Amino acid sequence: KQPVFKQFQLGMFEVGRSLGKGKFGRVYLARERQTGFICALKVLHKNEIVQGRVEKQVCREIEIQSNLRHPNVLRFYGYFYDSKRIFLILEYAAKGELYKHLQKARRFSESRAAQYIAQMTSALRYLHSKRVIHRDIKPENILLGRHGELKMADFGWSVHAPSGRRITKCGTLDYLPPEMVDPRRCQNPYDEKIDLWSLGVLMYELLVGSAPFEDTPSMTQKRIARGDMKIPSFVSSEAKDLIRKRIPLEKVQQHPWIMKHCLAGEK
Ligand SMILES: Clc1cnc2c(Nc3ccc(N4CCOCC4)cc3)nc(-c3cccnc3)cn12
Repeated sequence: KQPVFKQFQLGMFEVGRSLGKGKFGRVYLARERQTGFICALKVLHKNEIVQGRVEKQVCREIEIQSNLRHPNVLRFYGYFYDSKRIFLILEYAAKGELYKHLQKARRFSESRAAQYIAQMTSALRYLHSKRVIHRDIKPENILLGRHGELKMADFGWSVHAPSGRRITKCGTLDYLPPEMVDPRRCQNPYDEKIDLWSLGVLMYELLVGSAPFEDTPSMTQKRIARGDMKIPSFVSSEAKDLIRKRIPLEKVQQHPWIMKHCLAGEK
């Protein structure tokens, strides 16, 4: 039966520790008093949103998020606001940020990377089926659930880590495809192919530990436009094949490299 719709408000939650700092505020662990339900509370400061002139984006992102239901997309439960802040009630991702795990591991095994790419592909197929694109696929925007499952967590504004190299990568060019760094080839920048390109960059970064075109901003632009990427020899030939090609998402899940590592063998 449908739960009775209720107005959310701050008093309904016990707010716990800070999980991290966002661009427009912080994310806290929270528990809903009545049910004991654990969630994450993202607090956005209105004045910063107005100054950043992103109020339309915030509304659009809330609108989009409210309709998404997928195991690999961080769930959005609702929102409320007071005079100064907007609060987003989000699913708590118990294993935190993917890139923290990547930093610790330096790089992931092909099997672990393949699981993440398969889950990412599943999430992207779902989002594209809802005409939702350009989810800004970067390790910073990916969280891990209690069982280590991947959760796409970015909806338009990324959360900044408190420390580490990622600060320099905010607004990074690393993940942009050729058509976006090379104005001569400007085609409709916001279509699904963007996500395919970023998926390849993400796959490279999970396997190698750094982004393929990481360089000075101007060099990165040139290298992306030229597709000048070196893949280290420790990367298997099947993985190399998948990184280099921008194949449709449904083909990704049938790729030998994914099939080999993902026992489930996504349909
Ligand atoms: Cl939205 C949202 C839902 N869940 C989270 C989350 N979860 C989470 C879990 C566990 C740990 N820890 C696990 C033990 O070692 C210490 C870190 C951190 C974050 N973090 C962020 C976040 C945001 C910004 C910076 N950094 C983390 C946003 N989140």
